[in-house]
Amino acid sequence: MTGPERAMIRAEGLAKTFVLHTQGGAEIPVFRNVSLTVHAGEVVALHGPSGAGKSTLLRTLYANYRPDAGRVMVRHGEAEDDWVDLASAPPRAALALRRRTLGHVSQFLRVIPRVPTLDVVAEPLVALGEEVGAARARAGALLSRLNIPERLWPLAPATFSGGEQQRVNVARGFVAPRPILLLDEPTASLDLANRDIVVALIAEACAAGAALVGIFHDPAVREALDARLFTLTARDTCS
Ligand SMILES: Nc1ncnc2c1ncn2[C@@H]1O[C@H](COP(=O)(O)OP(=O)(O)OP(=O)(O)O)[C@@H](O)[C@H]1O
Repeated sequence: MTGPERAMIRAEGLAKTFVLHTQGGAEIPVFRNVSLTVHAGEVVALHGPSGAGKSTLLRTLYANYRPDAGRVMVRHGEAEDDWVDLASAPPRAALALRRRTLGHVSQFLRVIPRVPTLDVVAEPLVALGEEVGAARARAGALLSRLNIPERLWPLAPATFSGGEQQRVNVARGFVAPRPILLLDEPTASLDLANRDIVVALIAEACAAGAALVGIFHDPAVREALDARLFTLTARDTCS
């Protein structure tokens, strides 16, 4: 079953306060009691003023940050009751979940140095057991679509421009079809033509039944994706 009625990721009562141990234990409360459900075939845009906690929430959904309270329930598997709490899952379970179920496109590319771009993009498919040649073919098709010229494919992306690195990152995020995708400003460094290509990729994943949560500062992107806004306000923050 796909469609807006099938919940895919469910944040329940999340709270996060940063404690700066190197600065006298100063506390930075970011949010509390945040609950959010995202369904298959839906795009949710995290919204709110700078500093409201959008990036922190997205990273908490990906288990880069551990919340102080609450759960991040992720549908992992086909059975109706196959849910995992990513916030408390042991590292191996979290890795398996990220490989198959929960993709993430960060704003900046972080990859092992000297690996050719084509393999950087193909890697998530290979990790899922895809044959290397087929994975590279799919990676190449995505890189072409994202206007990364073929002469750059054998090179490591470390020296690429900001916009090129972002498109490599997007290609890596979309190469393996994953039912849930988290997107951190995936069009921030792109020109309009490439922005529209990324918007089309997101819309296609959504139409195929993925649940997407993202930060999109560009209102035109939110509109094009018909995104539901999830607003973080002072209400959600501790004072
Ligand atoms: N790793 C961290 N350590 C300590 N404080 C942090 C950390 N990350 C974020 N913060 C603090 O948490 C608050 C929320 O930051 P966050 O980056 O989530 O906001 P945002 O809504 O994404 O902002 P922007 O739109 O400006 O990117 C800020 O006050 C920030 O200083």
